[in-house]
Amino acid sequence: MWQVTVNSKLNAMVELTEYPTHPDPPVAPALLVAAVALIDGQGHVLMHQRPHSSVHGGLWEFPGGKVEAGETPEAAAAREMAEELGIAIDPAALCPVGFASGMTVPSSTGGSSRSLVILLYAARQWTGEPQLHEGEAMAWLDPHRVPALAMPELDYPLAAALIAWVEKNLFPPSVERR
Ligand SMILES: Nc1nc2c([nH]c(=O)n2[C@H]2C[C@H](O)[C@@H](COP(=O)(O)OP(=O)(O)OP(=O)(O)O)O2)c(=O)[nH]1
Repeated sequence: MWQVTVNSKLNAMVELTEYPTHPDPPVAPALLVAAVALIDGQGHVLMHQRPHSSVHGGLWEFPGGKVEAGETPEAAAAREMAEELGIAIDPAALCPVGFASGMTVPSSTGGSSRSLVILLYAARQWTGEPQLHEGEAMAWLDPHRVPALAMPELDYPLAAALIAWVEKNLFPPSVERR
C-alpha cells in the first residue's frame, strides 16, 4: 500500500514535470529600436515629430527605428538617419548614451503589446543637412528643454540620460564637434 502511494506520487510528479497541462504562452522577442540624439555645434539636439499616421503619432521622439534581422543597432541607427533625415552617419561615430525598456502600445489595427527596448546613441558628426522625410516636424533644442515635449513614455528616461550625458561631456575626444 505504502509502495503504491509512493509510486503514484512519483508518477504524478513525472507527469507534472514532463507534461505541463498549462504551458506558458509563447513570448515574442523584444522589439529593439535604435535612436540617435544628433548634437549640433551649439549643443542642441534634433528632435523629430512622429507622423500622425504612426504609433505615437504627433509625439516628439529621437529619430530612429527598428533594428532589422541581421543588422547591428549601430547600422540600423545609421540607416534610419538616411531614411528619416537624409544624412549619412558613420556607425562608428555613434556613442551609446543609455537605454529604456518597456512595452509597445497596442497598434490601432489590433496587434498586441510586446517588450520594447530603445537604445539611444549620440552623434555630433554626420554628412548633409537633416531634412524632414517622414515626420511632421523637427526642431533643434537645448537638451534641458526636451523633457517638456509631448513624447512616448520611454523618451522621458532617455531624455534624462541624455541630459546627464551632455552635462558630463561624455563624448570621447576622438569624436570631433561638428
Ligand atoms: N524611433 C523612435 N521610436 C520610438 C521612440 N520612443 C518610442 O517609444 N519609440 C517606439 C515607437 C515604436 O513603437 C518603435 C519604433 O518604431 P518606428 O515606427 O520609429 O520604427 P520604424 O521607423 O522602423 O518603422 P516602420 O518602418 O516599421 O514603419 O519605438 C523614439 O524616441 N524614437
